[in-house]
Amino acid sequence: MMEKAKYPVINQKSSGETIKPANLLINNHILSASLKKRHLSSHVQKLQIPPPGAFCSAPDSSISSPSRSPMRAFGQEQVLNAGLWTGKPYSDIALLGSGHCSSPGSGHNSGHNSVGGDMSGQLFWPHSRCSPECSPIPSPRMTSPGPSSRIHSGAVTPLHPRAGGGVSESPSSRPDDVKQQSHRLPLPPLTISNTCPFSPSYSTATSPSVPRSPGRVENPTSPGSRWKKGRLLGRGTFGHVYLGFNSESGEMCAMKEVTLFSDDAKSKESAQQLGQEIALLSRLRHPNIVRYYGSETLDDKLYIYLEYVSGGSIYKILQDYGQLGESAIRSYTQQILSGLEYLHAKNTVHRDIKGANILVDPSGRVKLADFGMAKHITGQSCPLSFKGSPYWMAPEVIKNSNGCNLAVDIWSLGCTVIEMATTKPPWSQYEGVPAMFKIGNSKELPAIPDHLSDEGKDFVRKCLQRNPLHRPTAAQLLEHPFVGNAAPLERPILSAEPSETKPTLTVAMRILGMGLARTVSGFDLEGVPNFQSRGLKTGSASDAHTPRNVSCPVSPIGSPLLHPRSPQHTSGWVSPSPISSPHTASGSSTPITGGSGAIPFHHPMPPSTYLHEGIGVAPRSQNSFHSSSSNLYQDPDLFRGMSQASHVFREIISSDRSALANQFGRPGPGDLREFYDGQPVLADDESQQLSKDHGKSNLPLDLNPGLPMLGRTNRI
Ligand SMILES: Nc1ncnc2c1ncn2[C@@H]1O[C@H](COP(=O)(O)OP(=O)(O)OP(=O)(O)O)[C@@H](O)[C@H]1O
Repeated sequence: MMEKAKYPVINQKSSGETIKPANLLINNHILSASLKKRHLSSHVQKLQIPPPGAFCSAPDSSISSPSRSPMRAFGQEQVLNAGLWTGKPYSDIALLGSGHCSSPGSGHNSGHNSVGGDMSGQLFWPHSRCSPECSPIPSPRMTSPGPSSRIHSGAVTPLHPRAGGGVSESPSSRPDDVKQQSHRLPLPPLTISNTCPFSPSYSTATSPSVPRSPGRVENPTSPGSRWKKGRLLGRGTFGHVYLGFNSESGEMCAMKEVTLFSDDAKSKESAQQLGQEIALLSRLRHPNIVRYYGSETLDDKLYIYLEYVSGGSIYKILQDYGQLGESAIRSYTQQILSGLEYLHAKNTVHRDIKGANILVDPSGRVKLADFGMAKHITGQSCPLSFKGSPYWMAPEVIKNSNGCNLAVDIWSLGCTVIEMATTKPPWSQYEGVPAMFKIGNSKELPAIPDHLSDEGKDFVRKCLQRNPLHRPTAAQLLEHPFVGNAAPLERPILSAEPSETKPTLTVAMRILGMGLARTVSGFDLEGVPNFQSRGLKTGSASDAHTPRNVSCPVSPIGSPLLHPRSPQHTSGWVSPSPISSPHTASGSSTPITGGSGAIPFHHPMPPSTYLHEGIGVAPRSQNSFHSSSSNLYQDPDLFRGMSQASHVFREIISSDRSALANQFGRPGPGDLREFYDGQPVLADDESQQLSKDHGKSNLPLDLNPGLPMLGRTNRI
């Protein structure tokens, strides 16, 4: 049963505007915004509100999805009210006119207001939040006997209608503790470096869907991985993210755990989006993009293994320490741009660039994360999907005009710079809907913090041009003095070992995510583009192997950033006092008091009311994480006997890839085909060429369970 969209009148006190959301334009469809079919307020002429279909795919039970996208979970009335309840800071929207209800986030849970399709989360800016990023064990529902105790996923996973109740899942359980599904996992094509305690299995040659686990490498017949689920790192739309530890190798990873339910339409949508994210991420190799290690299904759970970035998100950093200094902003921005340049060269738009989706490692390395909304663009623009986080959302997305251009990331980047400088995104003084008016319908530009340098202000202005055609590309922005003068990251470990070529990457390189494109043939083979597209840039991630950066010392206290004005001078350290650096002791979103970046905010309701924790508990989730796994892409036969949920996910992935492979031919070695977002992507030149062919590459995923399998083993 689907939610009926209701569009109540919303009094936006902060803006003084009374919104009568009605007849809202979404994907060129005029929608009746209320059951009474109120007419569109003059204030909301082009505001996009998801059509009923966008919401209506959500069953009437908001707890029925394993990955409760607010968009999918709520009718609009619920959505709007939910904002009052959740008090989420800023949220995501994934309002898809197509009804493709992929949603970016759970906002509250992930600590970054990811309220996919949820108008609520964007409505208010709370004073504080209970982010799991701030607390590893944040949920009162989590049964955690002690700090060293494993997290019981059942405790953090609200009940699914099918759930039978209590779940006892020991994340540290071994394979023999559980009902195993003895599916032999294929080995990744890798070379093991015996001198390295860390398997280089996630080198460029790694099969994208094989979790790197030295245990498995050493014992090919070992059923299942050796990852033990540790503490909760965060929560997102699709589930929970845990720290994973391999007690054999000592490696850590981030494990995204998602529960799949085959009989749930929303689960299929979730699976679809996750499949897209996996397929996309598996083909990305860049030091400023979080590395995908692999994925596997265990009964009705999907685990996605990602590079662990221990510093958390920029959002968390801002919450914990307050606004960033300009040198850090420059460095982070430069790195974000480097990742975006790489991504955009692949005609892929992230669509959810914001502080919460950018992770930082202890050395100041920035990693783009959360590619759940990323999309490959097959032409000048892709079909409109109303996705993103409203405060970071480009005007054209809100106005439904060329809404899926690479330039939307540039706008969001500008917003992120403001966020880094002030702890809040632009227009955060407005509640969600008025903020969207401001972004989409006014000609105003966000206030640019006074305390930014002229270069910084100019950079932001260039990003925040309303006409996307006027925005510079990521590559162009990398030439801007604001980031051109960014401090390079230090390279603390690189000098300890000689440079190695693929596949025996040094630990240091891997840890640092060094840009080895010019020295590691595998990177080139995998189609990593654009490292050569511009000259050496100071601190460019893609130039991370630049010798001048190699031997810089590590200072865990001082900033790893060099003085921006002395980009090539290794003595130009900026070592802020750890005492003086936090802008806010509490980590709450205290308004910035200086500069024009000061933005008040609302906190209408306690943030303790969570509406987005409706992650279902599967009765079978008692099965240990260490039960044998199935590699999603290696061999569809591996899914035999697995849960229906896994089957559905497999089908989605396989169908997608098979269809693509059928159309474009199966990729062979060195054939840089990529499959994601329902579209095949040929890396680099091929991609560019292919992108001209709209017809061929516009292959949306078909979630119809009856979609025939095309009988291919879809290996990427
Ligand atoms: N690779 C990682 N390393 C460390 N922490 C991570 C990593 N990936 C995710 N996290 C933590 O988990 C949280 C949720 O992860 P993520 O945002 O990827 O989930 P999601 O379901 O995709 O989120 P969203 O709701 O935005 O779509 C993040 O906010 C972050 O705190």
